[in-house]
Amino acid sequence: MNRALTIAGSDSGGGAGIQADLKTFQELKVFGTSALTAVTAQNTLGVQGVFPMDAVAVANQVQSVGEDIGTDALKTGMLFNTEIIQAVSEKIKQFGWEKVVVDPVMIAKGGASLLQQEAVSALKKHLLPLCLIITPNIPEAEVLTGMSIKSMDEKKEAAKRIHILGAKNVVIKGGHDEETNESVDVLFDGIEYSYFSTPRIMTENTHGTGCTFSAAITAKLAKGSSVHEAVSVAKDFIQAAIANPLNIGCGHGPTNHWAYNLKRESGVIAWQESVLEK
Ligand SMILES: Nc1ncnc2c1ncn2[C@@H]1O[C@H](COP(=O)(O)OP(=O)(O)O)[C@@H](O)[C@H]1O
Ligand SMILES: Cc1ncc(COP(=O)(O)OP(=O)(O)O)c(N)n1
Repeated sequence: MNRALTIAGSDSGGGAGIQADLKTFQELKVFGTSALTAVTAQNTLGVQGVFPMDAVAVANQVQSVGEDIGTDALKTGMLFNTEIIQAVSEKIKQFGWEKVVVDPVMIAKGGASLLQQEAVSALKKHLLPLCLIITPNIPEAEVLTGMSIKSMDEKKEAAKRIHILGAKNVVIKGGHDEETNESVDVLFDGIEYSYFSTPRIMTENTHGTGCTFSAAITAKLAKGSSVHEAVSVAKDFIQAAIANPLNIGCGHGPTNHWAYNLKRESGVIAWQESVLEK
């Protein structure tokens, strides 16, 4: 059985964080394990409280998983502070894990901070060089590079700069490009750019899209997929999850983690245009 580990925060509302990750792992048929970095009191209306774990508690959880169950791939989500980033980076090095997906979670949709500002430099210094794939949204890519991203050329330049920081593959997600009809994710592997494009869905129910997308990449890597294939499946997974909302809560509702498999069973799955460019 392939295994995937998520090192992330808890979302009491069940749409993002560790809950979204484990649901995605389950749907993509990998055995999910977890190390909790923080508890958030959160629902579809926003984040009402953030309670970080002690870095030692995070390290202990990763140790418990690593020394017994092991993992074929892992993702990080909300890491909150420098101490937790350092502890997680040390554990990744200790176990020699290479299939590492970093979702550099910074700010929740409602504006709550899920990463302390002073921890950005630790993320860049300690975690980026260890990751196989990093998946920033546009505001996160702007913070990591210090540049503004308004056009596709700027997205490509930002991906290049993040690659230089040490991430082997960079996916800059298109969810925040709200004026475009397509949501285009750009993958840069150090040599080539690939574009994963799907029709933009007009909906309020996008809570946890980034978590779900990076968890789907992690699950596919755990099962032996290439980086390109993992991103492609994750894009289909999130498109199905956004297109079939559950209407839960009064604000930004969660996505539907069952939808990808339901669509596959009924034979309807490909919306995606994928283009490769040198
Ligand atoms: N309205 C939308 N329609 C289609 N795809 C979307 C939409 N919003 C986000 N996505 C997709 O969801 C994934 C997460 O993107 P994004 O929302 O930018 O991340 P985050 O949740 O980290 O802000 C990406 O694959 C992106 O293309
Ligand atoms: C506990 C926790 N982790 C991560 C997030 C951010 O999730 P994301 O997928 O970026 O979705 P939105 O916050 O943009 O809805 C979170 N909210 N909580």
